[in-house]
Amino acid sequence: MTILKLEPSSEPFTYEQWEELAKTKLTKGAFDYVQSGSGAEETLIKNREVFSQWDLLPYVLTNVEERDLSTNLLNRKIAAPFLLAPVGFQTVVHPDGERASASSASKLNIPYITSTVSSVALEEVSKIMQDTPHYFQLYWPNDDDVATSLVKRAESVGYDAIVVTVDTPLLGWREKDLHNGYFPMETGAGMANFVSDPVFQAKYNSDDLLEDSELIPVIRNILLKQNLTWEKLAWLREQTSLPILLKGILRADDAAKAVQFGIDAIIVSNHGGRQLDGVRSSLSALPAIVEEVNGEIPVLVDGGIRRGSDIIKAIALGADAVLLGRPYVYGLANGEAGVTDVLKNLLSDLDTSLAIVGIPTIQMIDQSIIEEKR
Ligand SMILES: Cc1cc2nc3c(=O)[nH]c(=O)nc-3n(C[C@H](O)[C@H](O)[C@H](O)COP(=O)(O)O)c2cc1C
Ligand SMILES: O=C(O)C(=O)c1ccccc1
Repeated sequence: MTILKLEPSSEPFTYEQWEELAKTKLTKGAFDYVQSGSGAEETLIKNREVFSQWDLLPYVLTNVEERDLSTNLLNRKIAAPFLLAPVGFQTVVHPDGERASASSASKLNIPYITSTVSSVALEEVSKIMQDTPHYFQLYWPNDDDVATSLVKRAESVGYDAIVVTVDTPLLGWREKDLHNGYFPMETGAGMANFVSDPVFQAKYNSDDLLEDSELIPVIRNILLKQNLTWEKLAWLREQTSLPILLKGILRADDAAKAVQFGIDAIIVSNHGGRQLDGVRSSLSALPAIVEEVNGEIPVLVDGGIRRGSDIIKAIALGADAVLLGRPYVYGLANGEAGVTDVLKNLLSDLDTSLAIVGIPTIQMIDQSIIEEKR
């Protein structure tokens, strides 16, 4: 695949320009919901600042004529070491929502993670992804029957893994959303996986009398009142043969526990600074977790990844791959073409960065190319 884009690129081009575009296209409520973090946004800011605390140390005069951005994750080959993070409610950004994001990802062989609160039902997203790896992100609802049903549906249509988000027993204290009175659930954009769920319908809407809008409070009541514990996770482990990833780990001892519980991969994450403000930036949490896990399972990281050199830094610090959240969501403001622009530019940027750091393949990146800033 030729990914180098040599012609001058049309605008928006940079992350910052895409963010500006999204700001002009979305309502204030929707834009703030996507952009903001929780509390005073200290963690949101740290997620970015931490990247400049590390310096890259390129090798010169190595042969980088042939480069390879591809990598393996959970026994599947992927185009580059990044995945699209689970982001709910995407029709608030563009009417095509997840259809556009998944379609773009699948054409580029980039894995996609469908959110529990996606605007498009998980089966439809899976069909769009075809043979490209796709995972289902589970917010464990406070109803085990519904949770099990979601997992079984994902399994039966060919999802490759379940991503259990563990940093969200409740939604974070998001001051901009509270100020704006913007609650994405209330838009109705996050209920596709519930209204299409036979177990949910049988339990909560058995006479089929409730309108979608009347189901919103019902869904709200079972979602994010998480009664998920390590014990329950052990039970989930028994319910599915799919690989399970835990998303939202920041502590090395929790990472060790995940390995003990038979978890297949870890995503080091603070939910893009949207959950507890003041927690550690994800990149600075990474090295201790990588050391603890000691190669037993893959370690992924997300939060603040914006450019090719960010990806190289994360991999040099021991990540197997990274997730992108806001970058592709801002691209989605221009529909599928926007997502594709964002992803292709990132592929080109990563390819360029790899050449200049003097390492021809993702597999060959190691910690020798990174040092703490002096
Ligand atoms: C608008 C928005 C919605 C999100 N929805 C979910 C979700 O449904 N499930 C989840 O596990 N994480 C969710 N996240 C967190 C992302 O998966 C990811 O951890 C985060 O965006 C990464 O940080 P970044 O935006 O700086 O790349 C959401 C993030 C954003 C910005
Ligand atoms: O916005 C989020 O980060 C998110 O994950 C979410 C999940 C459920 C309801 C509202 C927001």
